Amino acid sequence: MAAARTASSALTFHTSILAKSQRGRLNKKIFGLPVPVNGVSRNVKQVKKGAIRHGVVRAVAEVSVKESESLDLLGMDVVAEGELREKGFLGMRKTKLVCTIGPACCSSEELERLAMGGMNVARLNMCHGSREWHRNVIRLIKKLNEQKGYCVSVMIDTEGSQIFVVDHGAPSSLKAEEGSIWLFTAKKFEGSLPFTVQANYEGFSEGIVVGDELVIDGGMACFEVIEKIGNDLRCKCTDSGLFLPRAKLSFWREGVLVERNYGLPTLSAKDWADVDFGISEGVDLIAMSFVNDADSVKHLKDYLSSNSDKSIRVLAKIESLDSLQKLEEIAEASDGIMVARGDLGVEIPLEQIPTVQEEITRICRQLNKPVIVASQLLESMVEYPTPTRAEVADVSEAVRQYADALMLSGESAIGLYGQKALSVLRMVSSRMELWSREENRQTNLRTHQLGESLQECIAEEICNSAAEMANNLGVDAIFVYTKHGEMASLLSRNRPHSPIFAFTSDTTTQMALNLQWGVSPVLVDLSDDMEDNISKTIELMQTKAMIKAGDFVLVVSDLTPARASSSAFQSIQVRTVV
Ligand SMILES: Nc1ncnc2c1ncn2[C@@H]1O[C@H](COP(=O)(O)OP(=O)(O)OP(=O)(O)O)[C@@H](O)[C@H]1O
Ligand SMILES: CC(=O)C(=O)O
Ligand SMILES: [K+]
Ligand SMILES: [Mg+2]
Repeated sequence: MAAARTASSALTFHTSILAKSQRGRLNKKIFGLPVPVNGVSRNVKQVKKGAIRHGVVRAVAEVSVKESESLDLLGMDVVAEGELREKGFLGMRKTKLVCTIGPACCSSEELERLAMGGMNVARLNMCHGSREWHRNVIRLIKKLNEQKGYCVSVMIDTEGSQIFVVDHGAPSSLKAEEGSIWLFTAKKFEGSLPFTVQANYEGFSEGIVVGDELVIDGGMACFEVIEKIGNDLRCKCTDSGLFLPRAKLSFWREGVLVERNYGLPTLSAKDWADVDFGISEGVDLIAMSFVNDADSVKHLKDYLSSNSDKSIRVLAKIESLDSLQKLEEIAEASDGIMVARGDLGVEIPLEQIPTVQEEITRICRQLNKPVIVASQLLESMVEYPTPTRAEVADVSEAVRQYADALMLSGESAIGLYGQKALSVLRMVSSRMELWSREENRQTNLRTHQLGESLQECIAEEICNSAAEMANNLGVDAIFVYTKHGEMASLLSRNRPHSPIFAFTSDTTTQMALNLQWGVSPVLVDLSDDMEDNISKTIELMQTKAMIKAGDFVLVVSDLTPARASSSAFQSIQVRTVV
């Protein structure tokens, strides 16, 4: 309670401009709000009409000479900017899009087409491709960002320790017929030995007994273990199917996954080398495969904070039964989560994936961690130019659940129709977002309180209230001024109707916020004079014709103002651009 009282007293409302709003219906509403108006008179003076008008006049006078300079002053994704100009505030897409980069899309031109198509994050899967190849892609993306004004964050995804097929004697896929007998071994075999499959790890059969079921890729094919010879397994195919390259192996006993601790670390020596590579190439995010507990996430985060100058965010991939059981502690330790449905579907029955996904996205939102829904969203588009209706329904469902981001895997990495797949994600997301808004499904999250310190509680309360106010008032946009992205993230957590423009002077914050629902990160040189920041950013946005007179903006800030005697000061203001 004490926290809430203090938070309220820190609220400031700039209502004088609002009274002049043409939106009569709004005036009644806001004046009906039981808002404390501490400090209003001082603030009203700060935003008196002349002050803002002065800013506008100056912007207009300088528009011709400052056009190119303002590009530098306001670092916003050109694609989001174009979307805003074309479709207006509410037309801006909220759900973020991640594309896995592979041989089908790794040239500068192809990467640029994906960036133009709305890719917010490029994912590099360290399971595939050489380090040189990855380095080249990262540099191309950074060059596009710097030279053409895109804002694409780079995420590497570690290989992790998992048991998979390294060789099955055929160059690509291979069929297993029902009743055929196969030898599974960790030994390398020369040439093609029919019906022999090599696993990548010698302990792959530890704890496995005759009668257990060996499942390929979560059900592509099934075998029964009929004999154990040393570490090798002789198996009979009970359900015919396909071995794809790098097919995953799992074992089941009486319908339950045989959980085995192979003693393999979450990050192998190769993964640590990839992490060092990521640090040296300045990647923005690291997705950690096969996380089994919070400690491994903490370990990587500690390593990054001692070894990287920039703050690289760590996303934990939920793709094992273990990680599912420890979801909350893993989410709390990480900077975000990926629902890695591909491998998760190897470890849990497929029919559980939809409910598990919904639960993970719900928990992530409660804990304020961005969540990516990944794998097979538009799988058929690896080969075909249109998605199946079921795939469209799956994508819509992830958007309806308010996942922060959707991810393409093979669709963009090796598919024939990567850009088309991206445009399907874009259109399906926009449609579902609109529907959710119109149907008013966007009910405010009944949040459990996250903050422990008073300061954190204040920030949280301010953001919850700001999002609710923004919806009630129907503001065009929410502006937030943030150092580490915390306030922007807390606003996003409430999934408000209006887009959130997060102004920050920290590039790492900008790149991390790229993953968050509804947030358009904007790089701008912020001072510690909040009033100056607000008028400067409004002016810059006006110069670039991103906002115009009459637009109605809710401003949230937690930066320390110049003359405040206390250490921090948070506020919600409502402004009409004049
Ligand atoms: N850098 C790359 N080079 C070559 N092929 C790639 C590359 N990245 C992805 N691919 C191909 O695209 C397919 C799908 O990509 P994705 O990253 O989802 O693979 P995955 O191996 O299933 O993922 P994970 O191992 O993380 O569970 C891969 O099976 C692989 O064939
Ligand atoms: C993305 C990933 O790693 C998976 O779905 O398994
Ligand atoms: K991976
Ligand atoms: Mg995986």
